[in-house]
Amino acid sequence: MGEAPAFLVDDLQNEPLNGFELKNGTCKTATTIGNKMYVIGGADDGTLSIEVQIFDRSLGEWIHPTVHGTKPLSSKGHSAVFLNDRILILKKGAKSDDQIWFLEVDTQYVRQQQKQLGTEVVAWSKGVTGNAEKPVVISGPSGVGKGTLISMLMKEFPSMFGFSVSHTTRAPRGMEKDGVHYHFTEKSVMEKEIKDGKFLEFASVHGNLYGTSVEAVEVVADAGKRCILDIDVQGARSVRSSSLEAVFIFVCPPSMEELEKRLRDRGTETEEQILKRLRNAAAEIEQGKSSNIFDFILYNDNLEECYEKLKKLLGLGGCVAATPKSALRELNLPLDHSVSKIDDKIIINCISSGLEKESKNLIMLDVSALKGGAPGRTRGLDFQAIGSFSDGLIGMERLS
Ligand SMILES: Nc1nc2c(ncn2[C@@H]2O[C@H](COP(=O)(O)OP(=O)(O)O)[C@@H](O)[C@H]2O)c(=O)[nH]1
Ligand SMILES: Nc1ncnc2c1ncn2[C@@H]1O[C@H](COP(=O)(O)OP(=O)(O)O)[C@@H](O)[C@H]1O
Repeated sequence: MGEAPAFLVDDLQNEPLNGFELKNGTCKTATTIGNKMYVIGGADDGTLSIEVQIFDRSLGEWIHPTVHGTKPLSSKGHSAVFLNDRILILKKGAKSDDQIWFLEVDTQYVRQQQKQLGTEVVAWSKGVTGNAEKPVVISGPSGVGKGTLISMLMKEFPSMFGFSVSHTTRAPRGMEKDGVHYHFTEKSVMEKEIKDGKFLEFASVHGNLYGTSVEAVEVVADAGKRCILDIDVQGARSVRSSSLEAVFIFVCPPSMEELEKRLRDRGTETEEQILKRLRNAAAEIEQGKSSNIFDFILYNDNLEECYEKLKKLLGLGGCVAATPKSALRELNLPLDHSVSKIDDKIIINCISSGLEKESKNLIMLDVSALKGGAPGRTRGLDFQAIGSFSDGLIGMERLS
């Protein structure tokens, strides 16, 4: 709870309409949902940083919520549209990959977090166009061949898949690069970041801390790629119970003898580490096979055969175009635009003034098939140009 920013009181007493900019020159919008008014926009310090405050109208009090997720970069203005459990934010004059955001106010993730923290929570999630496929979680005991299979997939389909680079407190192996294979980090730093809510999941594995940051998954989604996570069974369980929808695959060795041989032949671990990994392998295989976490179990006996099966279950069997199903599309919303909503369709009226005449473009944003969301990106946005008016309707053009 906190004090009301004084200059807003007048604006609030006038009951601004949902999504309307408050007339104080600071690019704020107010959206009322039940008893709560979400005031979103330019901070009072003139930086135009996008902040969120909630005015509880029944109590007449301001609430400063816990804000999860990476917030949008500062903006010259935005439109706000309420959609059931989240507020759609369309940033004015922003770059094409930074225009559409969602402030989740009552999604499953937000409700979970509110229960856990006992505070008011809202969460930012950036919108990405198209329908990038669900992330893929791959688990299995050390030495089974997860890394080898993932490398093969990334090499054959470089523009389709992106690897979620985990954080770990273990030391790098000879060929491993910081930021590529892992973000190698100090335990105290990682523990602080976990406390700050920066991780989607984390676990202690073979005596070290490993974790997937929200950012690691967001970076891949922002590139329009399908995210691959190489994480242990505990991590897979955490992701399974989170709101991140994914396909879960467990990789099994043909035998414990073969697993030991692969681990020893790899030559990256000390004898003590090998024995620890083998001891943990039996329990991991047991959990992988018996729990309800995994959708598919793959036996990695013959590598080529296993890789073919992996491709098949990811829908990559036969002839596949090596392009992402969802590429980022160009869409530039000018500073001057207005927004209206008809069911699940958002109509954006863009006005641009040329040298001689003013032209208007109508763009339809379909939000009927949103997927994902915080923590991570919101997928499934679909754009369509539905008309251009300079001297009459010119035509229809599909952008996605
Ligand atoms: N929970 C979790 N496990 C991870 C993460 N990154 C890697 N792991 C798992 O940690 C274990 C050890 O990984 P690593 O040290 O690279 O050894 P390797 O499996 O023998 O190659 C493997 O089971 C990985 O799947 C992560 O971000 N979260
Ligand atoms: N099907 C297979 N047959 C034989 N060796 C394999 C097979 N799959 C992987 N390997 C080898 O086993 C070792 C461990 O594989 P790796 O991908 O590092 O496992 P993980 O990432 O699961 O720890 C590597 O040396 C790799 O070349």
